[in-house]
Amino acid sequence: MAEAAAFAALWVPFCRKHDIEPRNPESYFGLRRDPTKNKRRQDFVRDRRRVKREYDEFKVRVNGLPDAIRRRSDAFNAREEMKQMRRMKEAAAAGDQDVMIEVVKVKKATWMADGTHWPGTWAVTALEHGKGDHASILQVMLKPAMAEAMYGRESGEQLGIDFTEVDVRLPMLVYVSREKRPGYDHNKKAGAMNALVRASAVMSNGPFILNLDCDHYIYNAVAIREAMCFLIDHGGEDICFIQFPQRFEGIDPNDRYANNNTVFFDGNMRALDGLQGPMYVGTGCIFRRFALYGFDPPPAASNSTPSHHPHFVVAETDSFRPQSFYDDELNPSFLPKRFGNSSALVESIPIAELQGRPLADYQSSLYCRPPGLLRIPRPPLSTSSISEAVAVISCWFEDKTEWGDRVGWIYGSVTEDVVTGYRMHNRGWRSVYCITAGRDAFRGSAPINLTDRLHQVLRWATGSVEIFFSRNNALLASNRLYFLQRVAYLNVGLYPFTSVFLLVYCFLPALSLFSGHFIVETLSVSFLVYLLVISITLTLLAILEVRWSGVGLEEWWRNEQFWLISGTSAHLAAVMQGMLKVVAGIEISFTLTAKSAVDEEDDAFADLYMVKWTSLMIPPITIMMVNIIAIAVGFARTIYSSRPDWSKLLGGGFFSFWVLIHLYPFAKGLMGRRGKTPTIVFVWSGLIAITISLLWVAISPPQGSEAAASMGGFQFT
Ligand SMILES: O=c1ccn([C@@H]2O[C@H](COP(=O)(O)OP(=O)(O)O[C@H]3O[C@H](CO)[C@@H](O)[C@H](O)[C@H]3O)[C@@H](O)[C@H]2O)c(=O)[nH]1
Ligand SMILES: [Mn+2]
Repeated sequence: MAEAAAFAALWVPFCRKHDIEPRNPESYFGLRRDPTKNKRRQDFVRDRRRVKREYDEFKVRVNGLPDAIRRRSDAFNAREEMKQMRRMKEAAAAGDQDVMIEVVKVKKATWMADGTHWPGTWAVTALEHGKGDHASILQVMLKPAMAEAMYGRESGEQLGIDFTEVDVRLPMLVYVSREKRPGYDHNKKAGAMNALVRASAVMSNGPFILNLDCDHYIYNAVAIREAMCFLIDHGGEDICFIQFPQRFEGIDPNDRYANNNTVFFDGNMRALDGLQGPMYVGTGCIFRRFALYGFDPPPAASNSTPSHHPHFVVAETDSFRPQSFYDDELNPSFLPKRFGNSSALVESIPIAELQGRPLADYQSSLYCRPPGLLRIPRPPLSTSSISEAVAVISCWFEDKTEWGDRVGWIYGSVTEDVVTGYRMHNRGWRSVYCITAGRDAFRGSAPINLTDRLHQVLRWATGSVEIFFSRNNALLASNRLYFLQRVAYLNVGLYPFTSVFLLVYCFLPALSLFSGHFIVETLSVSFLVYLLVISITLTLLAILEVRWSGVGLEEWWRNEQFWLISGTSAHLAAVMQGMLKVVAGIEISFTLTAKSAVDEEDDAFADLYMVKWTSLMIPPITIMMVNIIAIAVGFARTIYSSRPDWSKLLGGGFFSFWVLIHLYPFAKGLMGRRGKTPTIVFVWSGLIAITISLLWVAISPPQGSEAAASMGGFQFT
């Protein structure tokens, strides 16, 4: 972190000077296109070369850190040991028995450059210095900047870069690691977010908060400004967050397992934008801090005339702080009970409320922020606010408060994001979906391996089942949740259950081939009409998704395929897991989504071809096998039959084939790298299929379709 903060002093002014995008040096320097495109300043090439060189050196230094830290720690530890020895010798000389008897072993610590012990996890695990057992750590890596622009002649001087006209200020940067103790439930990401919200409330109290996963980065430097336009605009006071679509890098060009999730991000989420707003999907989201605190939204500006809301009458004398809708709720004597025992935190809340309001303009003077309020210079960071921030990230701070329950990120779900957003919508807040033109706002990485992908979907689906069986079920929502939004949230909790029906659909065609009966006894008019209506509805939905949301046809098809793959594996498992939790109280663990290792030189997508066994694969494999065998059986029967009924074979075969082509990416995933495993898999499955079909023919020789019909155990009428 210290290295990164130091490099930022060069990198950030460079980006400002030359309008660099993206502002992640690794992806910027990795761009394949011509870096000089649209660059007109004469010194660009020289600056870029110098910054690139610094960046490479920075990377090498970071690579060397584990070694450097170990060497430093060894040296410090050895010195400590020496000191100890000397003390022992002295004690022995003085004849002090107690010290002699005490077998002194110096505890191996990890040392920081300034000669102090690193408070977190030590290289050699020790008491109070292990994973899940250490004190709060809070390090101000970059101090808050001054209020006025600072032009940096000196900053670039030793590198020969001219920053005379560039604002070289950097934002405050703080490293936070909350206290962890065995025996405490730390509530994973939600708990981490809440600690961050409190620490930042005490240290900077920015009225808006950007939340990014550790595997995402900013790809468009002006995206945040776009979000601000919604949040501080007149009429935007009841917006709780601005969600950006999740976009991914390092996914195979075919997007075999629909990792891009385009139908969700460009279809569903955009559609929700027309209702009460998109769901919160955990990353790439800018919150209004005050909305995170569990308050109701202010009444919409359009109907907040003074006559309707007596709260809004602005007292002439109170010109700085307009009367608040929240005056009752923000009574300092109630707040500690909800937010915990920190006066600094409690005092920051009304300020966040005021600063988060829309800017005053000529239309709305009632619920607004006075002009210039955010430009008032902040007091410099004091030691007392730092120690207060350390206090609010201790692991007992949330005891007997409403953090995680009503305030902040909500606990108790593996999809804390959906629940957190739902709670806000349920209070009547709106959200906005912001698709930035031209450049994606943020980018991240996704699992490209079949197994990891299935586990990811399993976690999401499990979260959904949990939501369905919890008080966050949309059926129990308040009447502030719009009707259609409620339907959408209901769908979020319900979709894993469709896997049960999907499973039936996948076996039906095979059943019909085995039994020699088509799904219906005869192709009646009513059956065909049903089929037609369903097909047309599905086609219309597909057209809507493809045409309106601009999802490519191939991407759309990948989504369809993966819907069936995940439906028959992960969703099914999630339903069972969820039931287990509800019925037997067995907990579900959060497995972190594995990230693909992009920098493997020989093959960028090596991870894609890795086959890692998981029991989630059993149902789709079974479906595939059964359908292949069924086609073989049906075919054999028809050939050997005295009166072959080809239309039945065609009917059953078509639906079987339909199931199989959905599972094609799954089959490919099982085979690993092309050319290695597939032959053996093909041989075996072929052999098994032929054996079983011959067996079938031998056991029940076809006696013509009429006889077979009377024998069949299944009647679909
Ligand atoms: O114990 C934990 C686990 C996760 N994280 C964070 O949570 C993020 C999401 O985890 P990841 O393994 O990347 O899961 P994904 O499936 O990629 O994440 C999606 O789904 C999660 C909910 O299941 C959301 O929290 C994420 O924001 C959303 O991007 C990580 O980046 C971490 O920043 C923690 O802080 N603590
Ligand atoms: Mn992720």
